Amino acid sequence: MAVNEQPQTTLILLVRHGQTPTTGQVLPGRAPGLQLSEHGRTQAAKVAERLAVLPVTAVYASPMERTVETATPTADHFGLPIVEESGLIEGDFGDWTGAQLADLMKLPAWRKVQRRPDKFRFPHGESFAEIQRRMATTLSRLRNQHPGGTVVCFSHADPIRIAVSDALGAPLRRFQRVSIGPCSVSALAYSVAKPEDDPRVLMVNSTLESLADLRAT
Ligand SMILES: O=C(O)[C@H](O)COP(=O)(O)O
Repeated sequence: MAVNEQPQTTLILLVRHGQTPTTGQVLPGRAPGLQLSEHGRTQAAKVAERLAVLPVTAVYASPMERTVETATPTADHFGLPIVEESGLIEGDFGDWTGAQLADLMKLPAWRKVQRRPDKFRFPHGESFAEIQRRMATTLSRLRNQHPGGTVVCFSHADPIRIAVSDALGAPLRRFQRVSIGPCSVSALAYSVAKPEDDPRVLMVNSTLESLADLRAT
């Protein structure tokens, strides 16, 4: 590619935050104050190393401690600011915020989460359909703001699962078939010339060592 020539795709990388002390035990939602565990901080440093091979042009993060903390080594590496983006925030889990997963799994409502997430709203909180709409709106706006760019978005498990399954064309009802682990990378490529086109899914939940080939896809 010649110097100054714009890439034909806008690359959006969705990175989940690193591990926290309660990963897999608690549904933290938007409760404030949750930071990364030591292992999570190591994961954040490693993901920055992985991303270093790409020409990253912007770094966005959900405005929560665990996502901003995860984004920091990447933003520092590229000398870019972390732009806090509320569209990438974790779901509002309402009354379930901060609950132990083991307790939630005993509730009859938990079965509804598994069977019909497309119809589920967290008590006094957000629905998965709302998460789907705001992720779609946010990614579409970022894609339009950064044509040809390589944009890294640090977000959360469910918003990324939903955005990826949406990009794959799967119905919301099936989004839980996508797994998104701590500090995993998923990548969507959008055509610059055809803004009406759906993204191509280049990578899902990746823990590969090198991302160098993404631009060649
Ligand atoms: O933010 C998320 O991805 C989920 O809320 C889970 O967070 P946790 O890994 O801290 O449990």
